[in-house]
Amino acid sequence: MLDFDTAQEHLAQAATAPTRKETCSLEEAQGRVLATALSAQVDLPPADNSAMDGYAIRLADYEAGTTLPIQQRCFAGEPPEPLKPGHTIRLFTGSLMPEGADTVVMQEDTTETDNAIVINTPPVAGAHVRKKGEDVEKEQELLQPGTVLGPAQIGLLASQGIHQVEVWARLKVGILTTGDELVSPGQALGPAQLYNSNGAMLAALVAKLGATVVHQLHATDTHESIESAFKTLLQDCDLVLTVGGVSVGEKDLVKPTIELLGGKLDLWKVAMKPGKPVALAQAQGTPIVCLPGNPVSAFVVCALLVSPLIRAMQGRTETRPRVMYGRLRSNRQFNETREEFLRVQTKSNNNGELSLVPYELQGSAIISSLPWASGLARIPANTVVKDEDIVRYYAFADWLV
Ligand SMILES: Nc1nc2c(c(=O)[nH]1)N[C@H]1C(S)=C(S)[C@@H](COP(=O)(O)OP(=O)(O)OC[C@H]3O[C@@H](n4cnc5c(N)ncnc54)[C@H](O)[C@@H]3O)O[C@H]1N2
Ligand code: MOO
Repeated sequence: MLDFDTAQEHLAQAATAPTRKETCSLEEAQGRVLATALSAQVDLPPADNSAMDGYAIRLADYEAGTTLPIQQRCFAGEPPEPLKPGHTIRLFTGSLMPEGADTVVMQEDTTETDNAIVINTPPVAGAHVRKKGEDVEKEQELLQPGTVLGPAQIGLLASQGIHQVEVWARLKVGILTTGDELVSPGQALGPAQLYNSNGAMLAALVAKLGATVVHQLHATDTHESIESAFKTLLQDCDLVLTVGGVSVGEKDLVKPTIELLGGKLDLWKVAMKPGKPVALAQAQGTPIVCLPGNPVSAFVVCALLVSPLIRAMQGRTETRPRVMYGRLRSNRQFNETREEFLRVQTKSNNNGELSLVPYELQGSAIISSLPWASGLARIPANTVVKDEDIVRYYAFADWLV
């Protein structure tokens, strides 16, 4: 059996780099992956300006108790006059610094009467002046290709006057569910039938990762049905995810059908619980990942093993999100041959440490554990792990974006 880290690496290695670029406006850029490097077009701020509502002075003009006549009231967006010796110019936050002025005095530190001020607190040289280019210098590198654009990056680009960006086209993902026992949500449930939850769940996971679900197909457990679905998926998608029918049962026909289509298949048993059977195949130049059918197994494998592959295929630089640590709270003692990924909720204890509290039922079909959990606690294999031990924690908030 492969260990989890090796399986994660194998899947990430199957990624093909994106090739299709497109231009999008900043309004459409949220969550998109930058395809080309961007550098600064202007200095930020573009000119020295005031950080406070106050008065611009030449520090050399200051003497305790001196009255400085107000030469001009200069609002943000207006050009200031050069500062005359022995004068002050009234400024507001964002007003440009007048030529000759070097310091801003906050209005709270002054008394204004008859269009003149007295400064009540000795000013500090250069105080409250925002210098040209102190934030961003023209031509400096702004963002690297592979950056995911979020509100912070979009704000930075807008501050540079950039209104459209070159991004990688959205990754096209196809989903294939299999199984004679499954019916679509919204239809009547017959005897011995089960609702197809994996289809909708995987489609939502793929969308959350910023890719497009081009097809969500279902095949019955026959070669013909599976083959016909694969033909559509391989034609239209960059990546295909199948779920179920990948184990050792007589109707587990996904793998033989991929081989029938000329695909090359690599099946592993991964030493993780949930999520043992996982296959990676290549057919007609397209990677296919076959996920185990149990809903929790499919979710966990998609979150931890498939998401780095998807991120790499999207052209993202960061493909493996952070792993945190927390203190396990459990009555159960662990010492398994497979690593276990427990659905847990986190609680902060008094030291600011995370406590990881597992859901009571941890079976791989216990779908109610998924909306309850905030992430997964990783329990190492062949190690005694017990209450209060520190273990790794994968937050869904980090791994499902
Ligand atoms: N003899 C063995 N049996 C099994 C093994 C094994 O090693 N030897 N592995 C077990 C493990 S672990 C898992 S996980 C499952 C994986 O089996 P498959 O990937 O072939 O999945 P299926 O048999 O098709 O389905 C498993 C389970 O999940 C339900 N399912 C499948 N698809 C969906 C769906 N779209 N929506 C909702 N539920 C779904 C299905 O009805 C089954 O209950 O194999 C074990 N067996
Ligand atoms: O993938 Mo299976 O979940 O270990 O039941």
